[in-house]
Amino acid sequence: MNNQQLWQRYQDWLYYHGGLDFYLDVSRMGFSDALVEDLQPKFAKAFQDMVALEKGAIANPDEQRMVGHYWLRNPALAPNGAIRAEITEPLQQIKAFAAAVHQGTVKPPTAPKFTDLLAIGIGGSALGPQFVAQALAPDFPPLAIHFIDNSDPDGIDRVLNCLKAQDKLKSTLVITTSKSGGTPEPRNGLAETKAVFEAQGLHFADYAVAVTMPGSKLSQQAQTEQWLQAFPMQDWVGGRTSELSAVGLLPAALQGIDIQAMLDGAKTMDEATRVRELRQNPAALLALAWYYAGDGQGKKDMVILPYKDRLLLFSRYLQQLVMESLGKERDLDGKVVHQGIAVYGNKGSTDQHAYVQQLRDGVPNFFATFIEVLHDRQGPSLELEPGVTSGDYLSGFLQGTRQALFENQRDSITVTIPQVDATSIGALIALYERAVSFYGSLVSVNAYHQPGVEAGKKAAASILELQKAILSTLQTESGPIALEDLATKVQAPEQVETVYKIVRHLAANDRGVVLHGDRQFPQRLQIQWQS
Ligand SMILES: O=P(O)(O)OC[C@H]1O[C@](O)(CO)[C@@H](O)[C@@H]1O
Repeated sequence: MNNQQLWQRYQDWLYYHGGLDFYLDVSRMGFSDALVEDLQPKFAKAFQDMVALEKGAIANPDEQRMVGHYWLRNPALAPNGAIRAEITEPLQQIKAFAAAVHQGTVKPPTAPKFTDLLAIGIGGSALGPQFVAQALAPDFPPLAIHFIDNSDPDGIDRVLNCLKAQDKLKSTLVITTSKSGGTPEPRNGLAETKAVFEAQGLHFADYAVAVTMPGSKLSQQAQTEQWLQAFPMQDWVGGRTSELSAVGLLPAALQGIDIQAMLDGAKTMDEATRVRELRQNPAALLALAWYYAGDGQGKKDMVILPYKDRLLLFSRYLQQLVMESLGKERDLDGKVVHQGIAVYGNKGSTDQHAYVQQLRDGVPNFFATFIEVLHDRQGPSLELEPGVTSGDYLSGFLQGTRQALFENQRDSITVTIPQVDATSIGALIALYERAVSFYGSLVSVNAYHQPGVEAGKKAAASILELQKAILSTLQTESGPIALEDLATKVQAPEQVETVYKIVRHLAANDRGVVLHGDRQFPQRLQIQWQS
């Protein structure tokens, strides 16, 4: 295609939403009109699936759950009054709680106000809040946010030591978020945080808030220990689509982010993505582009390139949303399909000096998504050269990379928003949530469960059980014992490698286990308990 034809294709396929001042350009994805025609029946089904889902169908059949994240920003759509109340009441509580914390009516015992916020959670209970904090938190927020999103002891120490060193523990509000209330990582982060508070003579309950499903272990703990407050998570909201529930709204409100504008932006985008006409529906256009790129089988990776520092964490956020939703072994009929789309990216133009070389010249196994932000900054810009600002450079780099990729037959999508604000972030979240829903329908997978994650969790639990057996066996031994004998004694003779890795880790952490022998020959190691 020559430039004139490309310009025409741009105009033919351009989607623009006036209310949001939002553009979607799929013209640099090389799909044909014939493919669009072929996919019409699949899209008709996807639109129908969406209507059913929004009406309260069991869209997650494996878990027998409704899928209601779209109701969060328009409770009037909820299938009944009880569900409506499950949305509106917590929202009011969140707004009231944040206002009370800001005013100092909810305050820590020995400081006039809470100054910091420690958010403990993982997966959907962390990635949305992290993305939104990076994108929208004011430079000097009323509460500065910190995260514990792993079971990494050193990571936990860094966060807590920093707060301690600045004498801020006594004015830190701790939100523990876990939908299930039983995920090990947040449970560990919470237990470690609580221990540090108590060691400082701070009564943890006076600082603690929970976001979890009513009745969960976490909710029971919050109740028994009389935490400041507990906010409910709804059964029908999945972790990866929970940013616009209490999970994301509570930390956002506490940081002074306009949560109503986020909800309104999402609601407006939801309306736009309810239109049952492919060309008039930006989420359907995205799903079409993804389908074309990977042949409906995820053959190409999605590289997210936002040209704005504030959007750095968007790709991490999308990684879970897309990959946990679409990465499935079986389709809805039980057939093995191994579906999914891999997502990665950081930000432009920074990535131009990292991996864009490969994108331009190397393996053509991806398609790019440029996220463009029209408004450069608050206030005027310095002219670095006559008529040229830093923002002009950034914009030029985006256009240049899009062009350079296209010249080498690398497809790209461009999403353009006017500025990074609460409305546009809400709209972006809603856009991708819906695109994932549509794509799930196109390739016929359950986009709302995550059976694969359970396998890893179960394996980890059995390894910890094995560790307990190893420790108690070693303590009864009078001297060193060979690795294989140890494995046999703990009734895991076929798991010598696992036993070896457990004892090596224990030995590295002064846990009473000593290894004798040459580390180059693990099978010859002797293991000994030394209390
Ligand atoms: O909020 P929870 O229940 O602690 O779960 C955290 C995350 O773990 C998963 O269940 C599996 O990784 C995610 O779907 C979820 O976001």
